[in-house]
Amino acid sequence: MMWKVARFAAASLRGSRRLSTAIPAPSIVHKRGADILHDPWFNKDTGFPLTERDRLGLRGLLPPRVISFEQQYARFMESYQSLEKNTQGQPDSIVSLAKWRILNRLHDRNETLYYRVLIDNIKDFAPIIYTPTVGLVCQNYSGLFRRPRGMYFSAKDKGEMMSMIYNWPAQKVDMIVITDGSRILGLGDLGVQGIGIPIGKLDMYVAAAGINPQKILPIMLDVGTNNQKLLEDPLYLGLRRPRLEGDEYLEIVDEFMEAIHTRWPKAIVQFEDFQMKWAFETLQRYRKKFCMFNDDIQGTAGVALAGLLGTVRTQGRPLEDFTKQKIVVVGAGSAGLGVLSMAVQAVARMGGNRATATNNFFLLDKDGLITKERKNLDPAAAPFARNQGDIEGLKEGDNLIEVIKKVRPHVLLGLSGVGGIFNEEVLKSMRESDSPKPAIFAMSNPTKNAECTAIDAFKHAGPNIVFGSGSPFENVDLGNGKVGHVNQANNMYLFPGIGLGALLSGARLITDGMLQAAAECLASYMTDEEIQDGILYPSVNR
Ligand SMILES: NC(=O)c1ccc[n+]([C@@H]2O[C@H](COP(=O)([O-])OP(=O)(O)OC[C@H]3O[C@@H](n4cnc5c(N)ncnc54)[C@H](O)[C@@H]3O)[C@@H](O)[C@H]2O)c1
Ligand SMILES: O=C(O)C[C@H](O)C(=O)O
Ligand SMILES: [Mg+2]
Repeated sequence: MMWKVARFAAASLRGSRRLSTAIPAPSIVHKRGADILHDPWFNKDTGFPLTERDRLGLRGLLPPRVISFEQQYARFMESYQSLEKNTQGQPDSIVSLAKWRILNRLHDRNETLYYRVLIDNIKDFAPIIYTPTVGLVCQNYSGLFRRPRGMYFSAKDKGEMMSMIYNWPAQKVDMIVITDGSRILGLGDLGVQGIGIPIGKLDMYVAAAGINPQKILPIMLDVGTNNQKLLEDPLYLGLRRPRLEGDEYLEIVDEFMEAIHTRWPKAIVQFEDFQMKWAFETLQRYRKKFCMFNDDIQGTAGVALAGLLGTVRTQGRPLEDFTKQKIVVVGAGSAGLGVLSMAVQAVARMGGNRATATNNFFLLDKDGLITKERKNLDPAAAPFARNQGDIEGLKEGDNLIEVIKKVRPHVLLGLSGVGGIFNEEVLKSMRESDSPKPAIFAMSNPTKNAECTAIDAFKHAGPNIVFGSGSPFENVDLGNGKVGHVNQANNMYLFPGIGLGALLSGARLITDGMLQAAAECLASYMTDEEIQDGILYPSVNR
């Protein structure tokens, strides 16, 4: 067989400073002719110069004119912009799905061009390939499906994974994002359709951390679904059976982790959007054995902590005053508990007392304030359960408004998945906060699951608040030339860096100390001027 060497995908991207760290020497392509045109890793569409057409057996398979990469880029952006123009006035969901389709088609055809446009236009395209549109894509995945992306392991593959893993065409994989689809954003159990999330997360790895796109691998672990609507949908693409539970479930994940690390011992695995019990269980089970982390627990916590440190600065206080901030967290799931656990570590690192670190934290779930009186108190939430009467009148099951009125928190942070629960009354009660700049974080995704909108937050809680949301909102016009800044408090600010850092350092494990350092590093990017304007995170472009 004749082996051809071509300087391909990597070459066009290598101009980017961010990509230069991770992209290695030119890829070697073992394909010829039409096989190359149908391989998005190597395809250049009409961009193949005549010499390459000759060498690779492409002559006659393409129209004769060679179109440069820059021209292809301009043509794509033009069609994207005309799509925007032509869909004006149509419902948001139609417009964003149309945008996702055009980007997805490019992704499937020519990854080099896809990642170039994504990197250059990340602020505009992130809401399409990531939250909120990715949520809509997952909800409609079985209908939208045209081509597979990543790998799918199912309960039916038990005992076969070790050989299946060798079906993946790349020699090396650096970064894996895996989900079992059981808690996709705030949209619940979407079964196999959750694969959109690992795909979107890994796009962020390429765009934001310069990870080589040929060394990423999105994974769906399909152990069934408990979503009745999907089970009854004849076009549903996943296993039509209820989710595996208990040991049966863990055996599948164990087998997958062994298979992955047998083929790629150094691959980093990010667990994403697992329901809480499995999120915690798998993190504990694997974190001392493999280089892995859970983004919803740990990535979210780091971004939230960076935001919380920023809010201390907005109040004109030294960072150590973080230990005195009263924080109400709404949602005692993987994300909410992750945030509070990391906040405790931060207090300890700042010299505060670990034993009393939780004194200023208040945790609510769907049954209200969690206290030690709670029946069937979840052991994961137990460290944050209050004593009744800690603060005058505070009691088990108090609703959010009662808690805010009694506590007068500096920060109200939502990770409940419930859209709109920071209603007018809740937001107005934050006006009584003990902070001169109360902070409101509506971190649930996608947009319709956010605890409140940015407009409502500034309208009801007042113009002096600091605001963050998991999905993007426009900045708010406060009148008199003033702007209410919207921060996107989303783990996307950390996970690409965590993966890249672990990769470049050759770390064997991802430790709490590394995550704390990442959070503090993120917080330290912000200048005092930005912080004074309520800007807690760098812009997505940065
Ligand atoms: N912005 C980010 O970076 C980020 C990161 C992770 C998760 N999230 C979002 O956070 C949400 C929750 O994720 P999770 O993994 O913690 O989910 P989860 O299912 O583990 O936890 C949800 C929690 O919310 C509580 N809850 C439900 N209804 C409530 C109500 N009416 N009032 C108070 N609490 C209520 C539940 O009791 C549970 O404790 C999702 O919408 C997800 O998209 C955002
Ligand atoms: O996916 C996101 O946008 C953030 C987070 O991981 C989530 O589960 O909501
Ligand atoms: Mg997630």
